[in-house]
Amino acid sequence: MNSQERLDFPFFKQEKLIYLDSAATSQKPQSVIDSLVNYYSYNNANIHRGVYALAQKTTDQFEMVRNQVAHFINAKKSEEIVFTKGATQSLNWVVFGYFARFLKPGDEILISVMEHHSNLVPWQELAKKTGAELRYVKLDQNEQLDLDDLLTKLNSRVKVVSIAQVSNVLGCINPVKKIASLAHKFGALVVVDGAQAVGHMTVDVGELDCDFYCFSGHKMFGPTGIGVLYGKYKLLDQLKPVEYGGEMIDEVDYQASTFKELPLRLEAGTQNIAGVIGLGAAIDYLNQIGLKRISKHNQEITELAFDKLRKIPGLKIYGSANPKEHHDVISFNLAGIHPHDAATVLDSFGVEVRAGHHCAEVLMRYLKIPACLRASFHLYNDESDVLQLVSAIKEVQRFFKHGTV
Ligand SMILES: Cc1ncc(COP(=O)(O)O)c(CN[C@@H]2CONC2=O)c1O
Repeated sequence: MNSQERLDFPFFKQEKLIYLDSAATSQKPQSVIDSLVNYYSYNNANIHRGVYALAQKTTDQFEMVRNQVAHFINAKKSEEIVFTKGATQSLNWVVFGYFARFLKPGDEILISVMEHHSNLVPWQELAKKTGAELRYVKLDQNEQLDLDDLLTKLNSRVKVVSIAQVSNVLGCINPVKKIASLAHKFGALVVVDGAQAVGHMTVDVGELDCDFYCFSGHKMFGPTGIGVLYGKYKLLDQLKPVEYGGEMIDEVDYQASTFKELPLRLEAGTQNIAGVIGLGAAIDYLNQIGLKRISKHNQEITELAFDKLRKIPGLKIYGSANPKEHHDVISFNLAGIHPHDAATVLDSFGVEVRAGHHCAEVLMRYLKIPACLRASFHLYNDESDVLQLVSAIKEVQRFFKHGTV
C-alpha cells in the first residue's frame, strides 16, 4: 500500500487510530462516501416504476451495479444477483426460501464448527422446522477445516453443505471448490458464506461451482445495509420469496398475486438504492487498486503481525501454526487476561481490536475458550500499525502484571 491509498480513507485523517477490526466492518474510501452524497444530492428517485427521466436514470444506475456485481464474482448472468441487507439476510433467504421447501426428516445439513452465527443459527432453526439433522465438520490438529472428517460425514442423506470461504476468526481459507466437487458427487448443494472473502481476494463463483454465495457490502469498503445473494439461476428460480410486497409483484388480485421474474421477485419493497450505488463505487475502488495487490499487501501485514505476535510470551494464537494460512485475521489470547480487559486497555493506546466470540460461539466452545481477541487487517493497515499493536500488547501485560504463562 502507498500512503496515498491510506489517505483514500477519510477515517485515517483523524488522530492516529490503529484500526484493526476490518473483519467487523471495513473503513470506506472517499469515492464510496462521495457516491452516496452524489446520489442523495442529485439522483435520488425511486426505481423500476417511475416513468420520468430521473427515475429511469437511477433505475439504469441500479441495474448497472447488478451487472457490475455479476462480473465482479463471475456470475453467468445478472439475474443470478439478488440484493439483500447483507450476508445474514442472504443466508436466511437461502435457508428459508430454498432449503425449507425441500428438506425432510432423515436429511442432513453439514456445516463446520468455525461458522459465523449467520451461517449456523438459520440452519439450526431449519433443522428444528424440517426434522433434518444438523451436523458439524470439526477442525484438524492444525485448527483448520478437517477435510477427512468432512469426507466421512458426506453421504447421500446430506442435502446441503454450507461453509465459510474464509473464517472471520481463524483467517483460514477453506477449499470451497474441492468441497463443492465432493458434495456434488453425493447430490448435496453447496452454500458459501463469502463475507470474509469478498474484497480480500478474487472470488469466482463459476470456478468454485458453488450453488449459492452470500456476502456483505460493508466488509468490502461498501456501505452497511447492502449485501448480495448469488445463486445458480435454476436454483435461485426455485427460491420462494421470504418477503412480499411492492416491486416484486406482477399483478395483485383480491385473493392472489403473481410475481415478477428473477431477480426482482426476491427484492420486495423499496430497495437500498444508495447502498447499491455505494456497493458499485466500492467495486470500482477494489478494481482500481486490484484484488491481487490488496491480497498481497494484506498477506504481508498479516504474516508480519503473526511473526511478531507469536514471539510475545503468554500470547496464544488460534488457528494454523503457519502464518501463511492466516488471511487478514489473527485471533489470540493473553495468558491470565480476559480479552475484554485486554481490548479495553489496548483501546486506551488507540489500538482497536475486537474482543468476544466474534459471532462464532460454537467455535469458542470447540476451542474451549470463552472468548478471544481478534486483530483483522485491510488495505489501509501498515507496518506501523502492527508495531503499535505489539507494543500496546506488552503494555497490557505490564498493566495486568502478566508476562509469561
Ligand atoms: C464470516 C461472516 N459471515 C457472516 C457475517 C454476517 O455479515 P453481516 O453482519 O454483514 O450480515 C460476517 C460478519 N462479520 C462479523 C460482523 O462483526 N464481526 C464479525 O466478524 C462474517 O464475518
